[in-house]
Amino acid sequence: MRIAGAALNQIPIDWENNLRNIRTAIEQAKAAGVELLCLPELCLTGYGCEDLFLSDWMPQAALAHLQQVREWTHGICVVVGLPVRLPGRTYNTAAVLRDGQILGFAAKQFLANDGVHYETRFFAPWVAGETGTVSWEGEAWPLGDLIFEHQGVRFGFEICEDAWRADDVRPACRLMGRVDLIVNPSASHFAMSKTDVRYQLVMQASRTFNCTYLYANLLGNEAGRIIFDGELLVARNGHLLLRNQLLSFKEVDMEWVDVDFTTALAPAAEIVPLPAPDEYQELNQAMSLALFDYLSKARSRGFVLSLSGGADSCFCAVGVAEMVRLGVEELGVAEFKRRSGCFSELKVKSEELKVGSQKPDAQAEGLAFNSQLLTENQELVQQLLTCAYQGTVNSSDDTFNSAKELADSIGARFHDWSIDDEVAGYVGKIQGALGRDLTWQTDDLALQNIQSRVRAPGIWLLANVQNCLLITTSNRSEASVGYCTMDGDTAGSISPIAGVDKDFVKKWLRWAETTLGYPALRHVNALEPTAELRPLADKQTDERDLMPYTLLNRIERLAFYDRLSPTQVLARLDGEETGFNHEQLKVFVRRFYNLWSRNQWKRERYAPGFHLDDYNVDPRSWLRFPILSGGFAEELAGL
Ligand SMILES: Nc1ncnc2c1ncn2[C@@H]1O[C@H](COP(=O)(O)OP(=O)(O)OC[C@H]2O[C@@H]([n+]3cccc(C(=O)O)c3)[C@H](O)[C@@H]2O)[C@@H](O)[C@H]1O
Ligand SMILES: Nc1ncnc2c1ncn2[C@@H]1O[C@H](COP(=O)(O)OP(=O)(O)OP(=O)(O)O)[C@@H](O)[C@H]1O
Ligand SMILES: NC(=O)CC[C@H](N)C(=O)O
Repeated sequence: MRIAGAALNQIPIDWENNLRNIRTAIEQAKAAGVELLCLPELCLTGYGCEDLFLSDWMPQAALAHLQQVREWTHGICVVVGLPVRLPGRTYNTAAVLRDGQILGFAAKQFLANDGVHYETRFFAPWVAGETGTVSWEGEAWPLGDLIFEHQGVRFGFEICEDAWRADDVRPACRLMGRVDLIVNPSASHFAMSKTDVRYQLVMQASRTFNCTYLYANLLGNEAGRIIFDGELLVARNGHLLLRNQLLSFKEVDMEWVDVDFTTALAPAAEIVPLPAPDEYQELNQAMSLALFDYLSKARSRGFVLSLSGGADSCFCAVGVAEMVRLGVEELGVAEFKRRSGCFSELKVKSEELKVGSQKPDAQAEGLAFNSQLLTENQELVQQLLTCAYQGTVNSSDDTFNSAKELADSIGARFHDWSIDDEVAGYVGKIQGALGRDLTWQTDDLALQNIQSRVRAPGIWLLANVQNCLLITTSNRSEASVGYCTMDGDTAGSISPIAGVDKDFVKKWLRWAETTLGYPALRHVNALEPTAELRPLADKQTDERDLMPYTLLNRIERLAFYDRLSPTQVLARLDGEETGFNHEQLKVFVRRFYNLWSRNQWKRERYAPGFHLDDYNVDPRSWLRFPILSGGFAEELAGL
């Protein structure tokens, strides 16, 4: 039998988009002679519909829209994910359709409720072994723990999380011997290296449960934060039959394979491992796709970025350039432009299309010019990314050069202005109101923050004028300790690297300079991270203000990924090669927890960020913590 999976790039309650992709997948499958096609979990509505799953109308609308799919299924068996609501309870189901008929709805038994998933809020788990009925306009179909048959092949279901449970409880253990094929429609979030876990899961399941296993994941940045990699896997008795290219820019990725269910296949002696995932590469692809989808789904015109020439903002600039490179590589220029939705009416004046050649020390405001010819990709970046360096007396030539050279090299529009007048204006007003001078000795943090805040209105204005998303550059390490100015450098509508730690950011930039070929990154790769908010003579660096980033990351992981207490964290660090003694570590642990607790309110106010690593500190996706708390006072005193 020719079986297939299709990864679909869906949008919550965008019926038109979702049905179009479903139809395209079915048509492609039929054209390829596919007999059974699996589409991803909840692909009809989108996985990220949140509390809409609790309404009566939305699951009802899903069932109504499913009726349209029926007519496309003549000559093929298709699995479509959608919510089904019985009085007061919503179930996460996979409908099986064939020849214009609905054969039934398999229901998810184990709900995903960790990390970025909150399914128990929306869905009720289905009880193994039970069945019910779905009724609609005079028709009725079976629902629940069901086995289906197509052309003599018997198949049952695991819906995503069902497969992530122990072998002796998951649905597969009861399907063993009763089915030839297990179908798994999934909505499994991307995280670096996770494909390896998923691959093992599918391969092992096919061997342990003596079956063929067909797995199809969602694709793209569906609803803002979570990214799906569109993984398709088919395995039989521990042998890999199909695995696709992940993180595609396509709206539909349908892949098929032939399985001879009539002949037995001996179980694989061992599961052949995948090559180790390249996390730098994975992150690059995931962020590119996430930015592209966010841009088009938010119906925006491009991005605006306050480019300091430091690590975080340079990462974001390269991220947009890579979005263009990878998108064009896969889709071609015309399709990239069409899908982005950014190129229809906007005609940028030819004058504006030139990029700058200002001298490094020039402080004049406005757009600069450069006579260099741009490549096709640079021209696209030019329309999609506008950067501005907003210097003060505390800014260095090093960061200016870094920002300018990077912006020019990728083709971004680059502006440069000083914010000293605005800072002086605010400081003067407050000095007048208070009747005293503000000084670095008495008002250090306030004088730092005003600079950061004064950068926000101008860059927001530029974003508004151009109908663009304002990128904010916060990273996870900064978010953990609140090392940022609220309404200053946190201002923005999208926060691409908020889920990535600063150490990784620095390593990724070194990789990008050489492997991706961004020589302009040599400047930033030679710089120590600095906020440049204090007078230059002070030689401010992040790590002097805080602690070494590697240590900060380690404490953060132990405290909130491994969920250890402050005492346990300190004990762990004592046993590791940190280069610090017990008393020094105690100071850093205390500092971390103090800053962590004090700054929860800031984490609540970050712009939406992407989930890219195995955890993040965003209270709206991975990690919840009280805004007001005892701040570990007793635990830290006891260290
Ligand atoms: N629970 C709570 N709920 C709501 N608000 C709360 C609060 N606790 C304190 N606050 C308020 O928070 C305010 C202080 O927060 P905020 O004004 O953001 O500033 P704050 O956290 O005091 O200082 C910002 C820190 O970030 C660093 N920074 C800033 C900008 C850029 C960079 C860089 O790396 O480039 C680094 C800077 O060096 C400094 O250490 C106070 O007004 C306080 O009243
Ligand atoms: N001179 C500047 N011009 C434009 N934007 C700036 C400037 N200084 C700071 N910013 C903005 O504030 C953000 C926060 O600064 P931060 O120092 O945390 O990041 P970075 O400068 O990109 O990297 P690093 O911390 O490694 O120097 C920057 O990413 C940038 O968006
Ligand atoms: N949608 C789901 O059930 C996803 C949960 C599963 N643990 C995963 O991360 O892939």
